[in-house]
Amino acid sequence: MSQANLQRVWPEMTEDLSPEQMALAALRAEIDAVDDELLRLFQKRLSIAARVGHAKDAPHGPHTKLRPDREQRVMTRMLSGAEPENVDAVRGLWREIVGWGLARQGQLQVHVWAPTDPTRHFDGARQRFGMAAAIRMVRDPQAALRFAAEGLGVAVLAVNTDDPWWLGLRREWSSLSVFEGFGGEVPTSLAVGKIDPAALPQGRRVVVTAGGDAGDGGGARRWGINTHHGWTLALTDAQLTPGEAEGCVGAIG
Ligand SMILES: C=C(O[C@@H]1C=C(C(=O)O)C=C[C@H]1O)C(=O)O
Repeated sequence: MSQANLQRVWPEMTEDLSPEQMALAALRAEIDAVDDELLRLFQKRLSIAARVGHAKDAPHGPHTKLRPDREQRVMTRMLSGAEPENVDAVRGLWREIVGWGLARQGQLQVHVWAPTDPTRHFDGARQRFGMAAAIRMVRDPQAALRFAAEGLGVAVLAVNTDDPWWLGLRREWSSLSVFEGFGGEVPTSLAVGKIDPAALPQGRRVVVTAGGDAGDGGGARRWGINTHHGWTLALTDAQLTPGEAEGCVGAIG
C-alpha cells in the first residue's frame, strides 16, 4: 500500500507518524495483504490435498500415501520458477507445504535409526518431511523396518555403520522401497517405506547385489555406499525396475 493510500485509509493512525514510520507501516500493510492471500491459498491447497487423499483410498491400496515422484515434480516445478536468490527459501518452504499436504491424508510417522551422530540424521529427516511429520529416534533397525513394512510410517536408517540392515531389502523386507537418500552425493542414510514402485522418484536407482557388480548392464555410472560379506549396496544411473533380478530396491532421485 502506498503512503498516500495508507493516509487515506487510516488518517487518524498516520497523522503523528514520521515519514520513516509511515514507510514502514505502508510496507507492513503490504505484507498483511500478501499474508491474507497466502493464507487463503494455503488453506485451499490443504483442502485439495485432503481430497487427493480420499481419491487414493479408492481402490484401497497397500502403499503409503507418500508419493515421492509427485513431490519431486512439485519441487522441480517450483524451483524452476524461483528467482536464483530465493531457491533455498522456496525449497525449504515447499518441503513444509508438501509435508502439511501429506499430513491432511494422515500424519506421517518417521522412525530414525542412527547410532552415530543421531541429531544430524534427525535434522535430515525433519528437513525432508517437515514439521508436520512425527519423527522419533529408535534403537533397533529391524523394528524400524517392521514398522515401515506394516505400513505404519517410514524409516530412515543410517548406512555408514556396521549393521547391514539393507540386506533385508531383498529378503524379508521386499515390500519396502528406498525412496530418499540423505547426506550428499553418496548418502549416509536412506529412507524406506511401502511406496508404490510406480511412485518412486526419477533418477538414481538403489541396488543390493552379490559381489562388487551392480548388475546394471555395464557402462552405467555407479556409486558404492556399503558392502558386507560380498554384498554391495550401491547407486546406479541404470534405469532398473524395482523388485526384479538386478537387485533394484528403490530410487533416490
Ligand atoms: C497431494 C498429494 O499427496 C501427497 C502430498 C503432496 C503435496 O502436497 O503436493 C504430494 C505428494 C504426496 O506425498 C498427491 O499425491 O498429489
